[in-house]
Amino acid sequence: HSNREMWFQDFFPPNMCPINAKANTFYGIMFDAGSTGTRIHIYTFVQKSPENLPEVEGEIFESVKPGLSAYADQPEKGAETVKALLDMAIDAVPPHLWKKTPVVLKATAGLRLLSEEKAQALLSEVKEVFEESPFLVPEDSVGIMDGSHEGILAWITVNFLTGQLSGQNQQTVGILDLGGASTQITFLPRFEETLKETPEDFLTSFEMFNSTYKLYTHSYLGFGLKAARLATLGALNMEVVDGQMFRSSCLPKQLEAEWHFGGVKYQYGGNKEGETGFKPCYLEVLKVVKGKLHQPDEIRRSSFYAFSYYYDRAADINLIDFERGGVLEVRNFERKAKEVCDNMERYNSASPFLCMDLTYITALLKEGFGFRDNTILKVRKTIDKESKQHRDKLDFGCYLLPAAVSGHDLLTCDTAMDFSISENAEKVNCNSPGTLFSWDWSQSRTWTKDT
Ligand SMILES: O=c1[nH]cnc2c1ncn2[C@@H]1O[C@H](COP(=O)(O)OP(=O)(O)O)[C@@H](O)[C@H]1O
Ligand SMILES: [Ca+2]
Repeated sequence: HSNREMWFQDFFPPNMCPINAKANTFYGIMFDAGSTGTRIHIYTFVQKSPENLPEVEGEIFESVKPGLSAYADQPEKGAETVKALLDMAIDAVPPHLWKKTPVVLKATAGLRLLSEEKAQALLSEVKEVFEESPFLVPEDSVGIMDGSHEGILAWITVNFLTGQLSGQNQQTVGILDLGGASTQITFLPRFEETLKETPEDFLTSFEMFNSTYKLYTHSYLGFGLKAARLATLGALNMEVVDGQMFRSSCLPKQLEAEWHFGGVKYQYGGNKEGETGFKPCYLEVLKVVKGKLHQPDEIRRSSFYAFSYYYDRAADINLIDFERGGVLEVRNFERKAKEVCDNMERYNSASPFLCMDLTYITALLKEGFGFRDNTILKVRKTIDKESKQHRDKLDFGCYLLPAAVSGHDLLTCDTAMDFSISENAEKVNCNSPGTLFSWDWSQSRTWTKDT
């Protein structure tokens, strides 16, 4: 294990400092290359006076589908999708600041699932697009983010925005992120027991705001919602033969269709003659998750924030409010899964995968992670309501780019503009070049258990 991780530097290129106080507006461009889509965040920062820290003034966001991994065999075409988004930044950033505006792309599970060669080919085409642009291309500006960092950054974002990282009485919350290709679980263990029972590579410790956090975090590759569909169909990591049909009891009986994921075409359909419905579907999905995930005992008694596809699916079937999200128990997913799977004809206007997706989410939560039926999940697309009441306690602005990297919309303009970088963020100091947006995580390391 490397015990002095400096990975945060990738997200906080040193050259983001304005050169002088007059040039008080500056920009940063961040790409989140997810398995299902590529998203650009163009941030505007304003430094109102030299002694003040920069504030976030705005964000431009745009996204394209599919993600880079869909271009596994056409890396140049993949890079073109990035170029199209980057062209927006040409319009958004004033020409005299192009050279000082860093551009960074971090890819997540879609690229992790590809062969090293194919992933590298995509990344190097993207790097070329960056080099040909007028923007600043820091070293390591294009790469694949480590799964554990993905979980940690999401945890910091949520706990920062909900006001749990400042002041006394910190009651942090755990997070569940269900992407297309991987899923992350991250929480701060409260019991010594948990640390003892957990494999070492699931634990990371780091310093932040003069506190040491020892987090439990893990990213399960291949357990994102889209990857799980393939696994359920028995098609994940298969050499697909043309004309091969993958069938499942989780799909409408008469269905036959095709689907592209990670650059591969899959033909799939329902069990024409055989069974369909929740029971057989659950058994199928169970094979994908049972015994595959570490089950920390203490999560059974904690509540978690859940987003990405947890949110999307819950919102699709009106379990939660589309705008505000909602609070659910694990059993709510199960109930809806039963209703949808046992009445597929009634839901045939929705996605043909609705039954499979809800059943997978149920199985992942219960049999995968080991949550109880009554474990509380706060399901959200963005975090803003809670944060408002903590507004004056929020005094740290560095969350911005890491949150962008984590790929959640937790800090679009509405949210981001509620926060400004102020007093307490001493380490965010633009007067000494190279320190902006970096803070001392040099203590960050894989947790080593006392023996
Ligand atoms: O910027 C964002 N804001 C909100 N949700 C996002 C954002 N980016 C991705 N998501 C959510 O993440 C899920 C897709 O996961 P993604 O494509 O990032 O796969 P991955 O994390 O496995 O690479 C969807 O539920 C999508 O709505
Ligand atoms: Ca993601």
